[in-house]
Amino acid sequence: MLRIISQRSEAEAELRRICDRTFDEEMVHKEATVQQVLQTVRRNGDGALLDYTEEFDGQRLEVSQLRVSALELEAAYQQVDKPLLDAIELASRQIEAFHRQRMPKSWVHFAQDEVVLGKHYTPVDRAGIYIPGGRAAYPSTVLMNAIPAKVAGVPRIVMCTPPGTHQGISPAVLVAAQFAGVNEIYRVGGAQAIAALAYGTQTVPKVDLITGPGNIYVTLAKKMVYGVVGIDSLAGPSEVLVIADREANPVHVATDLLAQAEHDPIAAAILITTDRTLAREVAAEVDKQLINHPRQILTEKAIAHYGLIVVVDSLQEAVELSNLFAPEHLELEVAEPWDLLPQIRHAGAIFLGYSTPEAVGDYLAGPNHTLPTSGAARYASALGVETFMKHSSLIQYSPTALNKMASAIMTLADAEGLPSHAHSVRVRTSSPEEE
Ligand SMILES: NC(=O)c1ccc[n+]([C@@H]2O[C@H](COP(=O)([O-])OP(=O)(O)OC[C@H]3O[C@@H](n4cnc5c(N)ncnc54)[C@H](O)[C@@H]3O)[C@@H](O)[C@H]2O)c1
Ligand SMILES: N[C@H](CO)Cc1c[nH]c[nH+]1
Ligand SMILES: [Zn+2]
Repeated sequence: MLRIISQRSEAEAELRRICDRTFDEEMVHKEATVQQVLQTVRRNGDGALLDYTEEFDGQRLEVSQLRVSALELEAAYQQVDKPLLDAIELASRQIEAFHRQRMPKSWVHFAQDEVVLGKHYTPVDRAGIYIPGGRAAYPSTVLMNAIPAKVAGVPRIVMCTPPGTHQGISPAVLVAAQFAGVNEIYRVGGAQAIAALAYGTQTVPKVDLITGPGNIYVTLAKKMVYGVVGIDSLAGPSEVLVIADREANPVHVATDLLAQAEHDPIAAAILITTDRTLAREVAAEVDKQLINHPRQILTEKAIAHYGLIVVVDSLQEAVELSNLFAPEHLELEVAEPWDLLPQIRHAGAIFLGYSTPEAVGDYLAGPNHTLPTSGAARYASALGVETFMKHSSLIQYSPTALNKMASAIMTLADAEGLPSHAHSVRVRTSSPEEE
């Protein structure tokens, strides 16, 4: 049964515990495992990938099987039925349309007389996208990562995903990858996949940027390779926080909580409501739906450890607690959701109103579902086209403009004790005798 609490200090402590759940005592052990995996892959390349795939995914592969072949890619199309193909196509269109609008544009600005300033945007050369595949197959995540990379103009998109069960990688994942323009796919998951993308192996190319969500091993590995490569954000185990008023439908709210809990045993599902009756109804409905849930064990674990209902006196209090948690997904199941928006300070994605389940955003609304978790929404945002791009600053000064600024630049350089900096301006602005 979902716990219901109403004391403010207890609610704050619980929300902090759930937010920090990926930094628990077991973390030291997991960090050590990931550290070891990264070092071994860096040293032994493909051999280490095969060993870890056997250890963590239960499959012994040959080196030649690491890369998904053209034949397998073609065969995948035969295994995906028409409605799924159509849904992938529709989702692709919507995701692409949204991300095209967000394409950053290079700009120049004539700041002062004879001074040009600006930004020049360029995509990374190689992006590695990680597509989770341990407990579920995620064709939607392929689209959410590869489409913005494509829109950004990344020339080489490399995808890694676990080898799947004995039946292999889900055909829907392979079809989505082809729709979205992924250039090559490798059958490797977990921290070993992140290591391969960061350092390169004999088979898997080293990339410049790694994006995509994953479980705790993937997320820790991304954190550790940051610097060797760029990363998007720490998009770890899923979370939803629902703020609901008395008009909210308890069956809808309960289902939305379960929709995130079913991702991972350390997924988080939180309801904050002003209505005690709704709180009780939602808790009962969650129990009811769990009885015949196809992912019962995993989902029950998430609900038991990281599920929570908080009853508050006002929506204002609900928002304060939500800001403290900084959820990956925030649902505003209230009569006037737009009125709450100005007070929301941290959330990866915000779903407004009673008829906007978070699943709309997971699949096809358009905005990205790769979002910061575990409080990272306090400083990070959804994956986007800009994630795959960087910008170079543009600066041009005419001789006249340089003359105008010379004295200030030389004064600053002298103050820093950097004579060549000052001299690089002096030689351009003074007459030859003065040099
Ligand atoms: N934040 C987001 O945007 C977002 C989107 C989709 C999914 N998700 C999250 O992604 C995650 C997917 O997790 P998953 O497990 O299904 O797939 P995954 O691909 O992330 O992880 C599976 C891999 O983990 C490795 N692994 C498993 N147990 C291990 C162990 N004991 N030691 C070392 N490595 C081990 C294996 O190599 C396996 O291939 C979930 O937490 C889900 O909530 C997040
Ligand atoms: N809710 C996940 C992000 O936390 C994304 C997803 C993909 N498929 C279903 N859900
Ligand atoms: Zn989801």
